[in-house]
Amino acid sequence: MLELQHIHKMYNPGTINEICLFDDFNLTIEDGQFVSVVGSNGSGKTSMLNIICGSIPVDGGKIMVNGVDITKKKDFIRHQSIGRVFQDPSKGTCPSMTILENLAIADNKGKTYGLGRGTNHARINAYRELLASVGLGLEDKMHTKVGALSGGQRQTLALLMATMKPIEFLILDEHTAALDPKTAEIVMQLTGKIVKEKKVTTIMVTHNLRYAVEYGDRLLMMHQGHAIIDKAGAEKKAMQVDDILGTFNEISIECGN
Ligand SMILES: Nc1ncnc2c1ncn2[C@@H]1O[C@H](COP(=O)(O)OP(=O)(O)OP(=O)(O)O)[C@@H](O)[C@H]1O
Repeated sequence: MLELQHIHKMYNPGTINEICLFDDFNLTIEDGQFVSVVGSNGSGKTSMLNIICGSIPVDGGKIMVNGVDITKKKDFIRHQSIGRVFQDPSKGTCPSMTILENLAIADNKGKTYGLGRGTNHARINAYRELLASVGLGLEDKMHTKVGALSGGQRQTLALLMATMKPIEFLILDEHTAALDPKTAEIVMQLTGKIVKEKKVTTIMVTHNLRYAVEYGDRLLMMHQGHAIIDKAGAEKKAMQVDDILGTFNEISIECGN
């Protein structure tokens, strides 16, 4: 179970640009839950992910995993149990290395030895099978440099790499936003399949309201550092894109937009 308890986060404290983003923000995510997170620009979605991953510190409150306080744990330690995919396909993969080398790096996550251990015959066959399961023909490009792949192929690889080793949390930060609709659909279907198979606790930030409705068993809508919609189970299943749009419109009117 992941808990954000009484989180307080300010940016640029003591300056003219001071922003208090989170003031007593609380969120509990059960094991295996797939949470879709939507919200307007600047509502705090990425900051929330960064706080969970330890990419930014908090000014107050605790981050707990299975009852253990990880607030002070460094990001590289937390990443042993976290897979994260970013909006930019160039993050999370190494462009100057081949697909095979990238997969070997992901396979050896947390270990200190080189790539050799990841590239024996058995591993290569396993990587080929993994790539073939996606259906994009990546298994025939194992010796191609990742920088030469399309954005969609690269994001697919990033997703496979992030979930290759057992992880507790999969963090998806607008991971389909830079993809064309058809490729985004392929990456989302793969996401759904991986989450289901691995039963990994997942938090997916997206501006695609259809994906937020179709995927996941819980939906959060963020606004100014608060979760203003939080629906799970049957309530989440019943949600339609129009319901979220309606709340977006109400907020816009309140904010004078
Ligand atoms: N490193 C930072 N320094 C200062 N302010 C920041 C920083 N990161 C985020 N903010 C501010 O915090 C607020 C929330 O930003 P955040 O990126 O978390 O929002 P978001 O919901 O992910 O937005 P978007 O949908 O545009 O990605 C914004 O007002 C933003 O300007």
